[in-house]
Amino acid sequence: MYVVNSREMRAIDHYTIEQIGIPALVLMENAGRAVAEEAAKLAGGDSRRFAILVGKGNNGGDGIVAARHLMEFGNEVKLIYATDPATFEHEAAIQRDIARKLNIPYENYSEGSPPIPWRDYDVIVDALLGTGSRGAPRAAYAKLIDEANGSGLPICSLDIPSGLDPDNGGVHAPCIRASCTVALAFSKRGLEQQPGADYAGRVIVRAIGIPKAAAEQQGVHTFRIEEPLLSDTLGLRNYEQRSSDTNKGSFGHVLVAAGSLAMSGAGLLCAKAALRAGCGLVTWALPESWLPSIVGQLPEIMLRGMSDQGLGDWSRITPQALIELSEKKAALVFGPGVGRFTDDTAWLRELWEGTSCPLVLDADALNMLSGSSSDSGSGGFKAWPKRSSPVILTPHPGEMARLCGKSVKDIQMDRIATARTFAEEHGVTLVLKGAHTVIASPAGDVFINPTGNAGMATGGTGDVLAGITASLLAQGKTAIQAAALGAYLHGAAGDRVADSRAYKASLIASDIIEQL
Ligand SMILES: NC(=O)C1=CN([C@@H]2O[C@H](COP(=O)(O)OP(=O)(O)OC[C@H]3O[C@@H](n4cnc5c(N)ncnc54)[C@H](O)[C@@H]3O)[C@@H](O)[C@H]2O)[C@@H](O)CC1
Ligand SMILES: [K+]
Repeated sequence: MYVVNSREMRAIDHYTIEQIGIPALVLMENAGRAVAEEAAKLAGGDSRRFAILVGKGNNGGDGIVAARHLMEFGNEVKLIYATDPATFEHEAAIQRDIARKLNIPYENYSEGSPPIPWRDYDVIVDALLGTGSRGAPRAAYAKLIDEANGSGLPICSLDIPSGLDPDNGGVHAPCIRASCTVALAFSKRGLEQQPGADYAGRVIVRAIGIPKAAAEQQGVHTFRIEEPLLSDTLGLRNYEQRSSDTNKGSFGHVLVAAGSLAMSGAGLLCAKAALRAGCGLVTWALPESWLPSIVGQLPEIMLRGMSDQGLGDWSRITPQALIELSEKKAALVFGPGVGRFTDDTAWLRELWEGTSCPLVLDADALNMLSGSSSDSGSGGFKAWPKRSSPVILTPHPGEMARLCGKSVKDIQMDRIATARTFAEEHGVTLVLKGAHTVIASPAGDVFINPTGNAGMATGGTGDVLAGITASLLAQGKTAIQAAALGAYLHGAAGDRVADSRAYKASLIASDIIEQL
């Protein structure tokens, strides 16, 4: 499914109206009708009382249409205008006039108005501000939003919660806290990122007559992952099916280079997740001095001790040794639990240049890359030679902040733009983890993952994701397919775990592997 920003939505509206010839009033009618249907569902029955909060733009126009349909369904409605309706223009003015002729009750609300008697209503429809909203809600809009939030009534937001930044998921003060949001035609970036996603409640995307071709024509390249998208856009049709005429050699051999004495579990989780995600073989390369403690823990996995001079970490293991081991492997995941060591950035660069194996770099490997980025004299990571085989980086926001030399707050402010820019500039596939993981390809496509839950914010889940992603790469998926499908399957497994437990917070990383 397409996810658009406000500029793209404006262009799509314009194209649909001007080039395709579908009149704006037809789109508005469809939008209002769709919202009325969803708001009626939220109200759960007939003869409910709706307060429709109306702004002066097309969002408000849609709201007036919704009021008309809600009335026709047998409900009581009242329009509450946040701006003097005499100032309305274009389609919103037409809807205002229709509402008057139909004697739909209304009141003009202003900053000086007394509080609305909310006990006279069952549901609020928020049609104050949509994708044309700029900055924090002003004047009567702000006061009405505060009142609505304080009313305790369920709120159905039209297109976006008023007060949300449609482009990045940031929320202004105040912002409507909706029970549900009916996004028109396509989802909006602001609904797909935090904290906006929390303010939006349940997001329902409703068609209003704008053809998908209009988004395609405008070059929209941000998507929410869902099953049809996996098959149509990402080319992953029947990704679970296998031919029966196959053997373990058919599904790729993953090399996991991970773990150190203090963090052996990271390697264990990563290797096990790789195997559960379907690759044929997994070899786990680990510092040899603690290999004996692992023997027997994962019978299906091959272990390879790397000469560590008895230190138990990666500081004396040569990149050359790992490069040799990576020959004929279908994917190499490096980083989980390896820790940092002297000159590790140069160490990683040797691996980067020396192996032709597709790479998944996670955790400490990303911090090694950040070391290169801060080394401005060398041109940083951007100056590393481009690899002909794929690279997938899987940072959490803290690692991403170090990679970009920015604060976590800066990264979280616009995760979609950050991920896209980094992937394009560095020629890598990037998985920016966190709620609504953002996956970006070097070509500039961005996929947002809807699966997963807050219970997954626990140690080891990142190691599991790295293992799954490498496993999919090894099975012949492209980098963007492996990264997007990996995040989707990881989150879906986490959701199955959360559903099966009394408390989401009790979820641990190994549970996810068992649910794959
Ligand atoms: N073009 C069309 O026919 C369609 C329009 N649609 C609707 O139109 C909406 C976008 O409409 P508009 O572009 O008219 O914009 P909006 O309705 O979002 O609001 C813009 C108006 O609000 C005022 N405003 C902006 N920011 C404000 C703030 N912070 N505080 C107070 N007032 C503020 C501006 O003066 C402007 O007049 C979509 O969200 C959607 O609901 C959809 O129904 C699709 C079809
Ligand atoms: K709204």
